[in-house]
Amino acid sequence: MPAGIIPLDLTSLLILATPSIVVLVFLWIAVQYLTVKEVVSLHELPGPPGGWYSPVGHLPQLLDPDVSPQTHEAWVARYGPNFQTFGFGPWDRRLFSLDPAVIKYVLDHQEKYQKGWQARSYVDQAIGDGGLVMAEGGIHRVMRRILQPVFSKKNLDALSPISSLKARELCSILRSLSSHEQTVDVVPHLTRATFDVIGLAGFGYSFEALRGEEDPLYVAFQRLFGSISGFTVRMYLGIYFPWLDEHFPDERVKTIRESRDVIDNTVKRWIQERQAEIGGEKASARADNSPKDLLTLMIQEIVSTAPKTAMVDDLVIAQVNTFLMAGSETTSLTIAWALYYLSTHPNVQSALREECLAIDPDAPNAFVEGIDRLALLEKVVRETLRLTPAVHSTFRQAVEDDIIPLSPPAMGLEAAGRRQGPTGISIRKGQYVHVPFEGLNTLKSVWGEDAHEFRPARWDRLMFSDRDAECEKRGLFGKEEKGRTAWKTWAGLMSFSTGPKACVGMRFALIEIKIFLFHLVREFEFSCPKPIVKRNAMVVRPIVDGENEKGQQLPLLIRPVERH
Ligand code: HEM
Repeated sequence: MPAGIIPLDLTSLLILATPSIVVLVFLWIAVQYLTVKEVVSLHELPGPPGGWYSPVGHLPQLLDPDVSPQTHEAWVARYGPNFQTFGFGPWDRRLFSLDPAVIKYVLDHQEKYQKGWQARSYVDQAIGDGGLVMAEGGIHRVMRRILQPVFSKKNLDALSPISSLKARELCSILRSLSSHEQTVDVVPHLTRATFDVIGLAGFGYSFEALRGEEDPLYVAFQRLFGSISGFTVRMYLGIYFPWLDEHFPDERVKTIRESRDVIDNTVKRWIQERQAEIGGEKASARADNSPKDLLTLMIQEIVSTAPKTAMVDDLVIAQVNTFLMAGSETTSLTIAWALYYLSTHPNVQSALREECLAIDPDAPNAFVEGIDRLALLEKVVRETLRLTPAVHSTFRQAVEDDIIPLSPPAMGLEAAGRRQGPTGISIRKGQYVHVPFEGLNTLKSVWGEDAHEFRPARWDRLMFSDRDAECEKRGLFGKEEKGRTAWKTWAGLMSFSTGPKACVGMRFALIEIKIFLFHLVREFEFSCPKPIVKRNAMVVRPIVDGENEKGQQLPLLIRPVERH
């Protein structure tokens, strides 16, 4: 060993190097803290504890409307509006966002964010491939282009007398049940009524569900939709291993097959009849201005847009199933929730009755020139859909790696330990984004401290003056963007979603809801004798507090209005 060199063992080396290591670590932390990272990954975001070890993760707290408002508030206060949660297992890390910029970006970019394949295969198994709600990509673009004109204002206004007819029929049934004063569970009556409306307006078919007739087609639809409203382990296995359902069908799969037999045969017959009628009209060059049902319009559009489409029958069947599934309970339950809010706010109910009684329901154009212009009715409908959107939340799955831009300044990411927040979140293919419609509708930062209260008067200013500017300021309203289609939300709310997959039946629903409420409040006074809570099962349903096992119900005390 050369003279002057002191031999060092490992321990001495470590002791000598420790100050340098400490300085380096300190410098690294300082750099991390002081430099603004432009993009953070989903797993770097803060998030509530637990979740990863539960088979259903944080989903119950986020999806149960009875607790979700409190959950949102507590977690946003703690982690900011963008945080990570867990879905089905530790590998299912999800982005939960109450940041309007994030949600708008995700819903606008359908090519990057789509409904998860599991949900698609589950629903498509029952209603058929190509149904608009679950369709994505090319088939969605084609079907949407075909169906959009079917739901034009002109077509729907022409169908409004059908809603009036069914609303009056419902009133006469309720009157026979409550000649003086009676508690009536309004949900089954409303569900049957809206099914009838969509049967007649949509397909020219009279289910007569409101009268309680057991039409075989109605029964088939009820069985079909019942088969996709629950959740079992066997169902989950069927999604991942489709051959199980094919070779070893359980009761649910058998029900789907039996119901689809009845439905498919009937709808195929309708299609043939309509095609013959359309052919006949063309041959006689008849300019027919009478209102046509949506099915006839849909077939006309499909035949003229894609005459050689071999799958016309299958596509039409899938849309018929879709409209009945997407368009009946969403609407009936919104009417039910509006009646609930009116029952618990008697002053609003009386003022609305007064407003409605001033309109003659038998006047020509009663809807377009009367009911649709009633200011308080509009506010009540908006406030109901704000507080209780029938669809509580939705999900989108990234189909490729992406970076989602955040609202400037990046909201809440200081909680992740950074001085300034980043401008984007990087998300990997396959990861989910939770889109909380109800949560966005009730943001206190947007709607104020009384965001969770039913207060139709909040719309006084928003409805009539500077609406667009006001909504835009609130961050939810689509704006013209260079080179891109701008998507808007209805009334600055997320109840009908936004983007290319926003609700196509929105106007249909609004007409129907207004007409039913108009007739019902003119005829009856409603009050609510029992405490009601919300349950989310596909759509948000009312249940009596403590009577969970009885399922959805909204027993209201109904008293016929005395006319002098
Ligand atoms: C108050 C009533 C209604 C509400 C709150 C509602 C809400 C919604 C929402 C939030 C979506 C988007 C779902 C998602 O992205 O996961 C949607 C989609 C859809 N809704 Fe509605 N809806 C209502 C009534 C109707 C009616 C009456 C119809 C048909 C007659 C209808 C047909 C559809 C269809 C076909 C889609 C899929 C659109 C697409 O993916 O391009 N909805 N609805």
